[in-house]
Amino acid sequence: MFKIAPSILAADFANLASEIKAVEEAGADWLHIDVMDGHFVPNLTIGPPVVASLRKVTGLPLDVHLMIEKPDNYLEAFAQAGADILTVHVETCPHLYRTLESIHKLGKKAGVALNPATPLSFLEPILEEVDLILIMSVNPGFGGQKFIPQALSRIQTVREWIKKYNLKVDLEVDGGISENTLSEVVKAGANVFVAGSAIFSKNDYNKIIRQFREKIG
Ligand SMILES: O=C(CO)[C@H](O)[C@H](O)COP(=O)(O)O
Ligand SMILES: [Fe+2]
Repeated sequence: MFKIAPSILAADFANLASEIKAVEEAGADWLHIDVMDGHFVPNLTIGPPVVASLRKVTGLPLDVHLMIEKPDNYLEAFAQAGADILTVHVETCPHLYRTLESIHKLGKKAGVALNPATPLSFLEPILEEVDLILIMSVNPGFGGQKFIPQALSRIQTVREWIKKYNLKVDLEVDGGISENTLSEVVKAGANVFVAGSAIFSKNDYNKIIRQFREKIG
């Protein structure tokens, strides 16, 4: 049930294949891929061709976090590239039901992400339609930012909804997750932990992923 998802945003982009092999061998469960467009967030990263290349070098589920405006225009390209989970931001989706339906029609798992200041009530109408809820614990756009502690009560609330309505939904947290903040987000009820700088800044990926597992308990 618990998944560790290294974010390749903090990996060495000149050696992505070997970086991914290394975290895979160290026990990563998913690979988190941050797609940024320079509009929704003030940064640019990668697109479908890179995802297609990564698909060839790993069997890990590819967890694609779309921090882009008009995500509907790109769902098919990311699905064809080999993404397994496509997560859109509610802030970018005026027709969220339609977007989630499109993702499911492409045969992919559908995730919904919320920025730290977006009301959780946006989730209520679509709780039955999602496979994953992503609570951002930093403002999206960059790796290496400080964990926003207000995310904890938001995770708790969503975990309560998941229990109350008996939903089969992964609850993911992303931003500032490290060996120091992990215990708190586990306690709050998250079950998928994205970590970029906390993993890729270390020399020994086995050791840090083992430390994560110990904290998860
Ligand atoms: O979506 C993201 C940023 O928008 C990244 O997944 C996140 O920043 C991971 O990096 P770190 O663990 O270093 O905070
Ligand atoms: Fe992310």
